[in-house]
Amino acid sequence: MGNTLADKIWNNHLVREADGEPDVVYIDMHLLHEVNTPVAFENLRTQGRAVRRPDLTLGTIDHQNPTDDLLREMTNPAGEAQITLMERNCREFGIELYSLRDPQRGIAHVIGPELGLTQPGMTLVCCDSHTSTHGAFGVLAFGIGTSQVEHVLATQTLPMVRMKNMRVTVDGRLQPGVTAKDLILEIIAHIGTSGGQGHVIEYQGEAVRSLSMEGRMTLCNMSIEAGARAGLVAPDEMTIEYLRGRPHVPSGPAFDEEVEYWRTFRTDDDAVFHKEVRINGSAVRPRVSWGTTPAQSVPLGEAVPTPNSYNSPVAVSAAERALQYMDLQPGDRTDEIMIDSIFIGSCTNGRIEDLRAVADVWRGRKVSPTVQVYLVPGSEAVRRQAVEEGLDQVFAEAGVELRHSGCSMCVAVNEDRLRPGQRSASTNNRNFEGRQGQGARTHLVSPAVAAASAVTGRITDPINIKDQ
Ligand SMILES: CC(C)[C@H](C(=O)O)[C@@H](O)C(=O)O
Ligand code: SF4
Repeated sequence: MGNTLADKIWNNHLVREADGEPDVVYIDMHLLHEVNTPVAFENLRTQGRAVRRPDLTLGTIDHQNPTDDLLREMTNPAGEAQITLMERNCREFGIELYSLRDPQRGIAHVIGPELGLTQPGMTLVCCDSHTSTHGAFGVLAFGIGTSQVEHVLATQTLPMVRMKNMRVTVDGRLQPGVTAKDLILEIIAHIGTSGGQGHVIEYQGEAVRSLSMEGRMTLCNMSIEAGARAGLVAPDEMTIEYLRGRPHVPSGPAFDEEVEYWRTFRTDDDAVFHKEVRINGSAVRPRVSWGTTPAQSVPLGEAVPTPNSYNSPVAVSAAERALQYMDLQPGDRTDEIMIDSIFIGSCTNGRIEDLRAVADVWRGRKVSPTVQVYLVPGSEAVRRQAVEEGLDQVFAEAGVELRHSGCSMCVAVNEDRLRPGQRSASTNNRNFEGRQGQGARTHLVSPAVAAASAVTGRITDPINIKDQ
């Protein structure tokens, strides 16, 4: 019997395997951010231990930084303290850090791929659940907690129970105007927020192959919202072309050698998965979440469902509670929901392709004066690229400022947050109660839908915006 891509990577990184014990796997790349790392460093310090491979470790600041002006005083003392501590920890342990004003700074899951740190066949970890994003490159990438961060810092290895394999095959092609974000919302609605539990999900099929690298990252990013440990797409020509010439990717004949190695990372035809799901890609439509989990979404334009349409009592009461929090009624049309805020950004949808999609909708249009818009690139490099392409002009003419990079309003641990009762169409990945600010309401959408909604003031499919 053949092997899955995930098992091939795992087997390649086995340091120790013993009956009744977790495997010990080698970690090729370790990304760090300012949240979730202080205790790990503190423990190393107390034990007098060094970081084993600082050269395979990279830090960035993403969660706590302001996004309007990187030079101003911060108004978030807890966040500022975390940033200062991260600077001290990285300096003391010899780890490169892209701090507040560094031009290479950005969200960990955005800068890894753009710097070419994320390469097929690797294992990659970060103290963050959305580390699954890197799986788009055929990398076994997963989030770890603080004590695991400490273990990896000290040993460059991790004791782990092998993940189970799940395959999601998406047949056909996505229709024009339908994005990777809509596809992953559909998949999560289909399998539920724990449908992938304990598994690594490998995405296959024509619709996945025809996604850009950015789209594949969006898909793998939200695997975690389906309960999975990681997401994966096998590397192909598109992966190779994306990585060619990136700062940490070898060039010349060494590149060709790498490529040959990368190509070995695919699931064998006779490999068997623990779980299989098939989705018809051509039937997917732009989607919008109406509730407080990423699984509670419908095609945009359809009605908010009635709680009784769910078949388990738990799901019925979850839907009831979600409707109450979201201040919606069953039967409300999702394309008539008025919003007063838009957030475009995050490690789900803060890449250049996402900003281009937004500019395409806004070109020649203005954002509604009743709507507040946060447009936040995933990295400073994405921001520079947007400026180089003149997208900032399009944004300015629409009435929107292009901010600096960071997690921003995705998570509201920083200075960017919604006020209680505000309702936002957002491109991030989580819509839990209070996610974007206490009492704030989040509707998960694609960048194109967020952009169109900014113009009309209600949740809008860009296809319909032309009629207004
Ligand atoms: C703060 C961080 C640890 C957290 C995560 O692990 O995902 C955050 O990035 C999030 O998206 O909720
Ligand atoms: S952008 Fe959001 S989801 Fe991504 S790492 Fe930051 S807080 Fe987490």
